[in-house]
Amino acid sequence: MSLHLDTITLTYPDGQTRLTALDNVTLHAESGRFTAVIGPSGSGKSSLLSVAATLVTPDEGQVTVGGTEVTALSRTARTALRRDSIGFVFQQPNLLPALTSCEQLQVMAHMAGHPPRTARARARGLLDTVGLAALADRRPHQLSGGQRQRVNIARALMNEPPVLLVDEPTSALDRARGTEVVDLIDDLTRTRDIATVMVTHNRGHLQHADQVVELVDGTLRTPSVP
Ligand SMILES: Nc1ncnc2c1ncn2[C@@H]1O[C@H](COP(=O)(O)OP(=O)(O)OP(=O)(O)O)[C@@H](O)[C@H]1O
Repeated sequence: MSLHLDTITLTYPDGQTRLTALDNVTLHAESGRFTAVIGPSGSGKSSLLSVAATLVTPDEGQVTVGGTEVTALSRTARTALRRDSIGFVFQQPNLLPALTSCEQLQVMAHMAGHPPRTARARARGLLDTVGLAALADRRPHQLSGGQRQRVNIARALMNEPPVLLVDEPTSALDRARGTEVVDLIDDLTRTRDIATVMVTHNRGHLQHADQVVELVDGTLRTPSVP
C-alpha cells in the first residue's frame, strides 16, 4: 500500500488574494520505503503533510492512499481511512499524562473498535519492538524525551497503518536520541513495509532516505546534494 500525491495545489486566504502553499506537487511514497522532505521554513512542508494526512483538502490534485482516491470519499469514509491507514508522529509526542505507555497504545485500538485483550497484547509487543518493554506501565512524566517519542511511534503503529507521516520527530531531542529515533523509524518502515514520509530539517537524517525531495516556495524539487 502506498501514498500518492498527484498534481496537488493548495492555497490559503491571504487578505484579498490567496497564498499558494503547494504548487502542482507530485510525490509518490511506496511501501517499505523512506521518503524525506526537506525545505526552508514556510516552503510548504507542513501543508504537504496535512494534505497527505487527508486533514486538508487541496484546491486541485488527487491524494491516493493504498489505491483509494481520498478526495472522492465522504467525510466519514475519509475519517475511517485516516484512522485505519495513516499513522502520525509529530514533533511533540502529546501523550495523555494520566495513561501508562501501554494504555496510550490501547486507546488507539479502542478507537478503531478492536477487542481490548488483543489490543493489550499487541501494545506490549509494540512497546517491546521500540525497546520499551520494561517501561510499559510508566506514565509520560516517568519517561525521558526519547522514550516518550518511542511511545509516540509505537502508538502511531498500533492499528498497523500502511502509511506513516512524520513531522520533525527529533526537534525536541539531543543528537544521539534523535539519531536513535530516526534509526527506529527507518527500521520499522522496512520491517513492516510502511510507506513513510518524514519532514526534517536535519540533513544528517537523509542518509536513511530512499527518496529525498525538497520544497521551495511550494514547489517540489529533487535536491542535487542529499
Ligand atoms: N492556515 C494557514 N493560513 C494561511 N496561510 C498559511 C496557513 N498555513 C500555512 N500558511 C502559509 O503557507 C506557507 C507554507 O506554510 P507551511 O507551514 O506549510 O510551511 P513549512 O515548510 O512547514 O514551514 P515551517 O518549517 O516553518 O513549519 C507559508 O507561507 C505559511 O505562512
